[in-house]
Amino acid sequence: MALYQKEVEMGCRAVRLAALLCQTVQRRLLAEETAAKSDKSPVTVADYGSQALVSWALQTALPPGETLSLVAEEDSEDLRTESGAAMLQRITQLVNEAIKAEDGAQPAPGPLTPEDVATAIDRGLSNGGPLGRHWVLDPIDGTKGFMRGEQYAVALGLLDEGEVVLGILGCPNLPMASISVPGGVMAAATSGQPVGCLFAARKGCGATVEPMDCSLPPQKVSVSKVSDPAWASFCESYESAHSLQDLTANIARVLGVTSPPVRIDSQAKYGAMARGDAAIYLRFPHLGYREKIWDHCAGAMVIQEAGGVVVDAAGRPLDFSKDSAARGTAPLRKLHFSRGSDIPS
Ligand SMILES: Nc1ncnc2c1ncn2[C@@H]1O[C@H](COP(=O)(O)O)[C@@H](OP(=O)(O)O)[C@H]1O
Ligand SMILES: [Mg+2]
Repeated sequence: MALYQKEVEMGCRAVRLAALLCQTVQRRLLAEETAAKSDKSPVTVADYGSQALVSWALQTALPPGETLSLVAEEDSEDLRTESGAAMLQRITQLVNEAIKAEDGAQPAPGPLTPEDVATAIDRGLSNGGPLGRHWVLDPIDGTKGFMRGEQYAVALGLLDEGEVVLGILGCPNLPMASISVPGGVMAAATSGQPVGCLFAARKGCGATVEPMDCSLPPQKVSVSKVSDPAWASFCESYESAHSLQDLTANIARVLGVTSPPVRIDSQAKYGAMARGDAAIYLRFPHLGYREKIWDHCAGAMVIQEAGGVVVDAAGRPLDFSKDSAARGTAPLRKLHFSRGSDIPS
């Protein structure tokens, strides 16, 4: 079997399962009264549930005795408190529903218990680092987009000896049709093509996209061929708090970019760019913000394998290999790029 082929299959299945849970929660969230939408708990439930499912699916696909190393955003500490118990029950129910919806069967030897779910979430506590294999997960990237009913991504990468070798992006609300059309996402979503994309990239093997609902086979993607910035469009974060939009507007002006920015949430931007919907992605966080590896690992791999380049503001490649403990940064869960590859503010 080709290198990392099994891992791509494991990862795609895990991401699809997690996306199923996220879609269920988002549908219910959007059906609720506006007053309830300021409540962040649905996205919290979906975040935990997504992480539990990815962790469970990856661990069960490994040979017996092999332990998963997962670097992920969440941990179960709050869920193990008295006040978190009801939420853990809810997450457990959603996790079991998603597993059952996948193939109509409950996992053997039976539905997962709250303890199983909390344990699965805590497999995400790995420190990563330059040695061995580590999966890297953002269970819901773009939580603000998720809350608005817009773009978000389940983003899963795999590091092997410090190098990113796989990137998988589940983008349940991204249309298969290009969003670089008048009317953007809305127009693309009503074009008749499916909505929901799964991007997968394997080191040295290119990147593909397929509908989340498996209604079409995977097809190769490649980044925009535009070389004259005057014809390029650029994308950036929807949230102005996440990137200096005045600065990006100036850069675009200097480059001669004439079209308005494509603003969408999450690593769905990387997916859209990988198939050429936009040629440039500019991201300059405000002073003091430090990027986390799970916010770029999968997306950067998808871009790289689609023929693009992802660098920090100084033009250096991103380094996903630093062990958070080794760097001595506190708190432990705040895992960053190495200093040398930080995206400067
Ligand atoms: N002040 C800030 N500056 C830059 N990025 C931020 C930020 N606050 C949150 N983010 C990151 O931006 C991600 C969303 O990306 P985007 O801006 O492209 O939609 C968030 O992912 P989560 O939603 O997983 O927390 C979070 O990691
Ligand atoms: Mg994120």
